[in-house]
Amino acid sequence: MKIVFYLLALPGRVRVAVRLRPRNAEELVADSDFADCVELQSELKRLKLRKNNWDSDTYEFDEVLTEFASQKRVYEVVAKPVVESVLEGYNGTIMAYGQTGTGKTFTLGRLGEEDTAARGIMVRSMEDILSDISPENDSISVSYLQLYMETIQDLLVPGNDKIAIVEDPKTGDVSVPGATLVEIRDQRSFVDLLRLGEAHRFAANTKLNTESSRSHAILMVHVRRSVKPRHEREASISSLDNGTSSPLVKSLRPPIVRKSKLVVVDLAGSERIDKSGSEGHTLEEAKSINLSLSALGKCINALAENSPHVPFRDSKLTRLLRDSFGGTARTSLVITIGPSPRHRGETASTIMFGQRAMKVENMVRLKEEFDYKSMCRRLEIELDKLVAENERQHKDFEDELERIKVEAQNRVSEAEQSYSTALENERFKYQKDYLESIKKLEEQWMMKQRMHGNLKSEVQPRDYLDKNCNGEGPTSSVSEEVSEVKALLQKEVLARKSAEEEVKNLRNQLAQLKRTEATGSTEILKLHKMLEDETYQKGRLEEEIAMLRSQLLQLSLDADETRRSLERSEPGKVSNGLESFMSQARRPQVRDSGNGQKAYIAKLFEQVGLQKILSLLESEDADVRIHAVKVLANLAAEEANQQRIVEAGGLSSLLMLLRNSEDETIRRVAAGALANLAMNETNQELIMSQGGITLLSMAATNAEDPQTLRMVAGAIANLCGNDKLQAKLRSEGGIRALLGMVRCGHPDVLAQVARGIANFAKCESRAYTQGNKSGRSLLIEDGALSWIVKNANNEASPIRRHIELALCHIAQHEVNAKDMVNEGALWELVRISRDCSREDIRSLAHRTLTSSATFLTELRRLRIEC
Ligand SMILES: Nc1ncnc2c1ncn2[C@@H]1O[C@H](COP(=O)(O)OP(=O)(O)OP(=O)(O)O)[C@@H](O)[C@H]1O
Repeated sequence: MKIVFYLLALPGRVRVAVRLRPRNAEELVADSDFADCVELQSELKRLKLRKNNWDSDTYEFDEVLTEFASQKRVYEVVAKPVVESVLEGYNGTIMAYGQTGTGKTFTLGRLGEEDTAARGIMVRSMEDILSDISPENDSISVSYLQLYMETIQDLLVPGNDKIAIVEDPKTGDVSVPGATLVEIRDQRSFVDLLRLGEAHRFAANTKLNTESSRSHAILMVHVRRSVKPRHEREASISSLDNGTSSPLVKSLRPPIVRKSKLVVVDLAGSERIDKSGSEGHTLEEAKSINLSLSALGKCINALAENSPHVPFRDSKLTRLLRDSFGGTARTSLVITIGPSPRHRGETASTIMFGQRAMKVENMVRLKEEFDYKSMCRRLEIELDKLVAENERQHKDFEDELERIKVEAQNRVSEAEQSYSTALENERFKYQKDYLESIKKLEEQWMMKQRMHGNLKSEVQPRDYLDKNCNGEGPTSSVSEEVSEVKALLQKEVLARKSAEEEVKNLRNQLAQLKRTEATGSTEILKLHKMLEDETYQKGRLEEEIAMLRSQLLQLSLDADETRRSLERSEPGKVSNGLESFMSQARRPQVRDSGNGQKAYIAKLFEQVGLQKILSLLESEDADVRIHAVKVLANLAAEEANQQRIVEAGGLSSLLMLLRNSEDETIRRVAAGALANLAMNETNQELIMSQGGITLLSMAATNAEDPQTLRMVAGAIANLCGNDKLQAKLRSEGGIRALLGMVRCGHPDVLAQVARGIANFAKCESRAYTQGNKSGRSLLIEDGALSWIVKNANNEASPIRRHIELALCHIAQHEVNAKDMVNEGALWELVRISRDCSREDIRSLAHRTLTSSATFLTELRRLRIEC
C-alpha cells in the first residue's frame, strides 16, 4: 500500500519562450535580399511577425530569445525554474516545439563535449540536479524513450517494446512502468546514457527508414529525495516525539520521500503536419505525426478555452503529456523558429501554438509519500538482528543445557562409582570379618581338642565348625554375624537399587527438560505475564478489602463515639438506635456487599444525624476524620441525601478538607464526595461560587495518586457539563487542570479527562448554536486540541468515545475548522466518519465534514472522498 500526501497545490501557467535560430548558410545565401520574417524585442518580451513590408502582428511571450542568446541563458530562463521545482518535489516538463531545423535538439539535447558552452538543457539540468541532491539519501534514475508512429520505443534497451502508458486515476499522474530505468550517479554516466540513447534512436530511425524529426524523444528523470518527517521539521509538535521512542518504534515509523519527475520532450518537426504528403513521406507516417501533434494542438486549444472536454486520449503523445498540460506539473515550453521568410507559414503556426499554450493553467502539486520500501528494508535488518540475537540466546541456552547434562551425568557416574566402591569395600570387609571369625573358631576348636587330649578324634575342625554353625554353643554367635552380614548385604542391594532408580529418574528429568525446552520460554513469558496480572489484581483486591475493613471498623467506632457523645448530651434518647447500629455493624451481613453497607450508612444517617457526622470531620483524631469523610462521601453518593448534605454545610466542609487537609486519603475521599455532589446543577454552581474549581485545580496539580486524580478529574468533568459555568471554569484554570492530569497516564484518569472535555465541548457547541458564543473554542485556546487529536483513536474505548464526541462538537463550528486542519484533526474526523462503531457519532462526523467549507476544500485538496 502506498500512502501519498499532497502538501501544497499552486496554480501555475505554462511558461512559453520563443527562440530564434540564426540564419544558416543556405539562408544567408537564399534569403540575402530579404528581411527576416520576425523581429524580436527581447526587453519587451515581444515578437513581431511580418505580414508584409509595412505591416506586422505583435505577440508577447514569457521570454523572447534572440539568435544571440547563449545556451546558458536559454537554460536559465527556460529550464532552471522547472529544474528547481523538480528538486523541491514538484513534477516538471520542458518541451521544445517548432519546425524541423529550427533548433529543438540544439536547445535541448546538445552534449557540448567539445565546447562546454554549447551544452543543452538536458545536460545542464542533470548538472544542477546532481549538485543539489545528497548521494546517501537521494537517488536519480532516467528513462529515455522515442514515440514514433504511435509506438513507444525504449532508447536505452531497444528490444524492450512492452511499454504501456499508465495514468493514476486518483492523482492524474502519468507513468511508463515498462520503460528501462537507469540509476544515475554522476554526470559522466548520464552523458554516456544520452549518447547511447541517441545511437539507438539513430539505429531505430535507420531501420524504420525515417529521420529524427519524425519522432518525439522523451527523457524522463525521476528524482527521489528523503525528507524529514513533518513533525521533526515542525518543532512545535516536538512533544509527540521527545526522544523517548525506542529504536524499534522509530524503525516502525516509515521515512518520507518526495518523488518528482522531470520530463524533457523534443517534439517532431511541426511542419510535417502540413507538408508531410507533399514531401513524399508515407501516408501512415504523415498521419501518425499529424495525429500526435494535431492531438497536442487540440488539447492545448481545449485547455486554453477552458473547454470541459480535453481530448487527451486521442494519441499516445497527449496521454504521455497529460500531467504536463492542465495537470500537476510545472511546464515550460520553448518554441523554436527560423528567420527565413520562406517558412513564414510554419513560423506563424508555431507562434500561434505557443500563444495558446500560454493560456494553459496547471495546478502544480507537492507530494510526499511514506517510504514503506525502505522501512521494510530497515525492519528486515532489525528482524535479522533479532533473529541472530534469538539464535545466539538459543545457542547459549543449548550450551547451558549441555553443560548441566554433562554435569548431571558426571555426578551420576561419580555417585555410581562411589557407590560401587563403597559396596566393594563393605563386601570385602564382611568377607574379611567372616574369614577371621572362621579362623578364630578353628583356633578355639584346636585349643579345645588339645585341652581334652582328644586330638586323635575323628572329628575335624570343619565338622566342628559346621555343627556349631548349625546350632548351639559358640557357633551361634557366628551364625548371627553371618545373618547380620546378609542383612547388610541386602540393605546395600536395596540402596543400590534405589540409587539406580534415582539415576533413572534424573535421566528422565533431563529428557523431559529437553522436551519442554522448546515451549519453555514462551510458557515462562506467559506465566510471567499472568503472574504480573495476578499480582496487580491481588494488590487491588487487597487494597479494596483493607479499605472496606477499615471502613467497617471505623463505622463501629464512630457509632460508639457518636453514641457516647449523644448519651452525654441527650441521655437515653438515641442510645437504642446506636445500640442497634453497633450490633448491625458487627453483624456479618454488613460486610457482605456495598448495598448492605449503603443501607447501614443510610440508617446511621437517619438516626445519628448529619450534623454529628459533619462535626466528626473536625475531630482531633485523624482516623476519626478519615472515617467521617468516608461516611460523608458514601452519603453524597445517594442523590436523595445530597440536598441535605449541602444544606447542613457538608459542601463547605468538603471544600475545606480539600484545601486544608494534609492527608492524601482525606483529600481523595473529599474530592470523590465533591464529584458526587457536582452531578447536580445547583451544587455545581455552589461549588464554583465557593472557589471549588481553584481548589480542585490545586489538588490536580499536587496529587500523584491516580485514584485521587481520578476523583478530582471526575469532579471537574461534572462541572464542565454546566452551560452557565463555561467561562468561569475556564478562566479559573479548570481546562488546564484537566489537561495537566493526563501526565499520570492512568486510563481511569484519562477517561475522566476525556469526559470533561466532551462535556465542555458539548456545552460550547450549544452556546455557539444559541448565538451565545463566537470565536475559537476555549478548548483550542487552552491547547487541548493536540491532546484530543493524539487520543482520538485511543485503544481504551471510554477515552476514545468521549474524545470522538468532543472532536465532532468542536468541528461543528467553522471558526474552529482551520485549527483543526492544522492540528491534524481532519484525519481523525474522516476516520470517525468511516470507522466509529457508534452510528450517531459516525453520522455526526460525516455531517460535520460535509457542512464545513474549510473541511470540504481541504478534503478536495487531499483528494479524500467523504
Ligand atoms: N540557436 C542556434 N545557434 C546556432 N545554430 C543553431 C541554433 N539552433 C539550431 N542550430 C543549428 O541548426 C541545425 C538544426 O538544428 P536542430 O537539429 O537542433 O533542429 P531541430 O529543430 O531539432 O530539427 P529536427 O526537427 O529535424 O530534429 C543544426 O545544425 C544546429 O546546430
